Amino acid sequence: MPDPILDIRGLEKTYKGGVQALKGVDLTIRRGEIFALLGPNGAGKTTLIGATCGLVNATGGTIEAFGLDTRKHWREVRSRIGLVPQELATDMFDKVIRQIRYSRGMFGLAPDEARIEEVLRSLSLWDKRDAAIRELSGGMKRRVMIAKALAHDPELLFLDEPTAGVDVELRRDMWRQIDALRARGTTIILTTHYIEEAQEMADRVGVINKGEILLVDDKDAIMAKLGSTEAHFTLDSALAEVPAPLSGYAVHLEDEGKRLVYRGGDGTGAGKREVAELACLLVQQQIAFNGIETRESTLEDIFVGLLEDRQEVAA
Ligand SMILES: Nc1ncnc2c1ncn2[C@@H]1O[C@H](COP(=O)(O)OP(=O)(O)OP(=O)(O)O)[C@@H](O)[C@H]1O
Repeated sequence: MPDPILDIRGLEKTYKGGVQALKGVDLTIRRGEIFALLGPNGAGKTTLIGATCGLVNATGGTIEAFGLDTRKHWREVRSRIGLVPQELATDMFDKVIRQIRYSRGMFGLAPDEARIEEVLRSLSLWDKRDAAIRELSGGMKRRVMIAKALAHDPELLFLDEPTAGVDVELRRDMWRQIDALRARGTTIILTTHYIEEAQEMADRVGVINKGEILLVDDKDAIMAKLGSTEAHFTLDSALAEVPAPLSGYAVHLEDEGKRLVYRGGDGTGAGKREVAELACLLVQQQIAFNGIETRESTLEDIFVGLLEDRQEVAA
């Protein structure tokens, strides 16, 4: 991969109690992309972020950020990374603007009121700049955390569950902010439980489970490879079996023969085409139907399917 911004090789973390949170993770992040890391609770997402940001001591493997070994050059690496942690960690009694100034200063950067104003305005926080953080709503507090992480103009931004507990409107608003950051050239790694968020935002998606990366690919490629179409034809009269001309398709009967169900395709449109062909064949065979419901699989279906496959393999 040309010029990766982050290159993780064989990363391992075993916590003191013996929990193996990361089991040899390899992951390369491209400069300028939005990468969504998906995984169930306890999969190792926060540990992976912590190891990259120098908050967790890895027990094996290497991490290079900006071409630098993160252990040897931790100070420089950290100054070029922004982290929005899952938990709200800030002085709740302080004013918004003071905390943003403070975050910038922490990385040794000179004060820059114009930049701070820009960050606050971009997150619609300018009007709240003199409010005490504890007085803000949960969603606004989260924006303050993002503003803090942006105050030193990081090249690489980690967002750990950025929209957890945020209402739908604010979530969409945040997605726009994240998009604007990408437009500025910031590389973004986000972890999320909202798969819709990954589907909406990400260029590439990685799935992690029990400390292992199961899949990394372009979001569109994942949808194309693992996506599928499902169609339900509601028949006027029950069929005893699938008629021979339809047997070459991925169809079966449900509901005592009253519903013909198709499940197939690959997310590239092949499924929709086959559903259209099936409709024609049913008409040709004079099999009357009074409804077709079709549904394209979402990233969520694919994700749940992947984890289920793993459980079956492990069982
Ligand atoms: N400080 C710690 N000491 C011991 N075990 C830990 C510690 N932090 C995390 N773990 C364990 O490591 C595993 C991975 O946790 P991690 O927080 O990285 O997962 P996650 O994918 O971020 O989960 P979530 O989505 O719930 O935040 C879990 O089994 C967790 O209990």
